[in-house]
Amino acid sequence: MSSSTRFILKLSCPDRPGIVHAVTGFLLAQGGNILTSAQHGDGDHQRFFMRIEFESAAALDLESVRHAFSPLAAQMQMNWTLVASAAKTRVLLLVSKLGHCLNDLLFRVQTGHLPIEIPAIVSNHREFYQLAASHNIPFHHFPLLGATPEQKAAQERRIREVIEENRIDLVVLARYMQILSGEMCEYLSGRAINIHHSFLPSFKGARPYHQAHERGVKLIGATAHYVTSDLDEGPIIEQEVARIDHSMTPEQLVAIGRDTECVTLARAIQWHAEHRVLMNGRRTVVFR
Ligand SMILES: Nc1nc2c(c(=O)[nH]1)N[C@@H](CN(C=O)c1ccc(C(=O)N[C@@H](CCC(=O)O)C(=O)O)cc1)CN2
Repeated sequence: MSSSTRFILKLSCPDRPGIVHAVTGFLLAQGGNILTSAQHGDGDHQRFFMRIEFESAAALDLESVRHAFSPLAAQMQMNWTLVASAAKTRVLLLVSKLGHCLNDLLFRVQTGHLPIEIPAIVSNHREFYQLAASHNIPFHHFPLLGATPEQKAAQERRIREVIEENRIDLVVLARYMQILSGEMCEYLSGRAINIHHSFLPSFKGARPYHQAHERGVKLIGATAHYVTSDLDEGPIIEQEVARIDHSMTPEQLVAIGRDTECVTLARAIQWHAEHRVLMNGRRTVVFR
């Protein structure tokens, strides 16, 4: 039994009159006092989205409140989550050979600037073993060089074991340069975030900065999105851009992009961990 006094309710459902009235009435009946509330109606899809943070004078048992809310949620065909505000999201970081996002996230967590826990790090290379050790985080080296499809499937099964053993809530591809299989994407649906090093939908694929340089764009960017089996097509959570000019080499774009990637990924993880992001088909609703 876990008791708390502060909670976050996140929901989406077919739009209709009376949703806010019904939900806030339920919270009042539970002794809840609303601290923040945000909602959005999507006219295209006739769908309603809402996030409420509320507190209760007396500690409430989370499972009991979830149980009490279920009938109303079912009646309104809701997708919903109710969590304790203080509960930290358990994040598995995946990384390949570029460590700027990994290093940035570890520092943000170490300094209390990201409300997550990192029980483990997985990589298909050894580069960041010592960085992980310096943060006392277990590092799993699952190589893939020259891997056959069977070996790639086995490697993904090892990642799943780490996820299950560590009760992971969110997987973050922090410049993990391997394409996850359709099965893995299904298993991680809505709980895996990738940082793509371009302003999507421009410059998909593995070498976006060289594509950007070749095209002669004046802005480059980064995109944090949920991972789907369609490469670089997942619902976008956050994007950021940086100005460049004709004098810059691809290498200079890569250097500028490192900072943009770090900021974009950290924001996306923070908003996911604060239960501010809701799926809306191929898009997201983000109550920042
Ligand atoms: N199922 C998905 N898996 C991954 C996604 C995704 O959107 N869906 N994003 C990538 C990250 N990424 C771009 O952001 C990306 C990574 C790798 C490649 C690529 O072509 N990789 C080559 C191998 C590259 C190498 O070994 O260095 C390949 O897998 O054949 C494109 C885009 C992470 N996974």
